[in-house]
Amino acid sequence: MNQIKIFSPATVANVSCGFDVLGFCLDTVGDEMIIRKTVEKGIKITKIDGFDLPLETKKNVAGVAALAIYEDAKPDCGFEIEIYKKIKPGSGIGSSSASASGVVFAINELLGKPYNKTQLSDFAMKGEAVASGSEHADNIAPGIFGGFTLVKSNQPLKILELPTPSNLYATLIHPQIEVKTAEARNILPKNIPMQDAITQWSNVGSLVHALHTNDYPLLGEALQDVIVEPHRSKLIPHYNEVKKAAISNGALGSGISGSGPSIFSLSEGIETAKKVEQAIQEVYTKTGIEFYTFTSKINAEGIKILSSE
Ligand SMILES: Nc1ncnc2c1ncn2[C@@H]1O[C@H](COP(=O)(O)OP(=O)(O)O)[C@@H](O)[C@H]1O
Ligand SMILES: N[C@@H](CCOP(=O)(O)O)C(=O)O
Repeated sequence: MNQIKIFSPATVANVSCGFDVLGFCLDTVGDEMIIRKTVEKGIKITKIDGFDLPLETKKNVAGVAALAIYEDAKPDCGFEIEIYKKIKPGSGIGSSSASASGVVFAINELLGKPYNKTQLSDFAMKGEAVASGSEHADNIAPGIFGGFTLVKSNQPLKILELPTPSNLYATLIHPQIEVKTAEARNILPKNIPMQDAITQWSNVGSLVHALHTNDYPLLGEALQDVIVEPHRSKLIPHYNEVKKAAISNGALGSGISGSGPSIFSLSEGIETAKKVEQAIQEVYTKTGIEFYTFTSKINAEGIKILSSE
């Protein structure tokens, strides 16, 4: 195989209570990438379509992640990368992570799959760190493994695959403002009160249990965030109104997607998810702020191969 084209999906990190550890994979939105072997050694980004991002290898998360796997594998060839970017950078649905995960997945395929998914996540994290200023795998893991994932530890990297309830749908609204992950991390407190920590870890445990037992009401109860949301929600216009509209129209719960400004809601069944989408659109239409919404099933597969030659 000399060339591969892949779909690298958008992802929702944190899932309310699981800052830096929980995430899930979306299906309807994602970037496409073409990666091909070259005789000339090294990593080159030859095209970025859609958004104005650096072509320079060491400034682009895709380039840095590609270098991480390339320097470890030491293959007898180089790689060039084309990125067809559909996920707006700074949207909170893992734009940078999709590039980092996609490229390492593709290079691994072109090399004959020498690495497992955890090793690929480790390489991709090196790229993600360029965008957010810190290594976190909560977007990377759901992209590479698919479904819901929990990052048990960063060093050594250990990722747990959680079950994906088949009738669970995510509705996203992306207000057209940019929140840089690095900045949204800087506004967070360094210490948290013990009572908040207790509430948060009880919710993480409940959420994991709910996924294992298909307990939708418990999943809804667990979608609470008493640590990060109070700080970051201030960066998102009409955040509380969106949440209220989603929940009063049947959503199990809502929260900030990644570092925002996107807001996610989870619903049981596509009909409810579509009703939630409409209610959220009504809230935002009145604000005059540009936005887009979409509803997606949870993508249990993760990154997909579109073609290869
Ligand atoms: N291939 C890439 N895709 C997306 N963002 C990139 C890429 N390479 C570098 N970046 C930088 O990463 C930042 C966006 O990342 P981040 O703030 O984490 O947004 P997101 O939440 O959408 O991942 C921007 O400053 C962007 O210039
Ligand atoms: N855990 C990170 C996740 C950032 O996600 P992104 O989609 O906004 O890049 C954080 O919350 O900082």
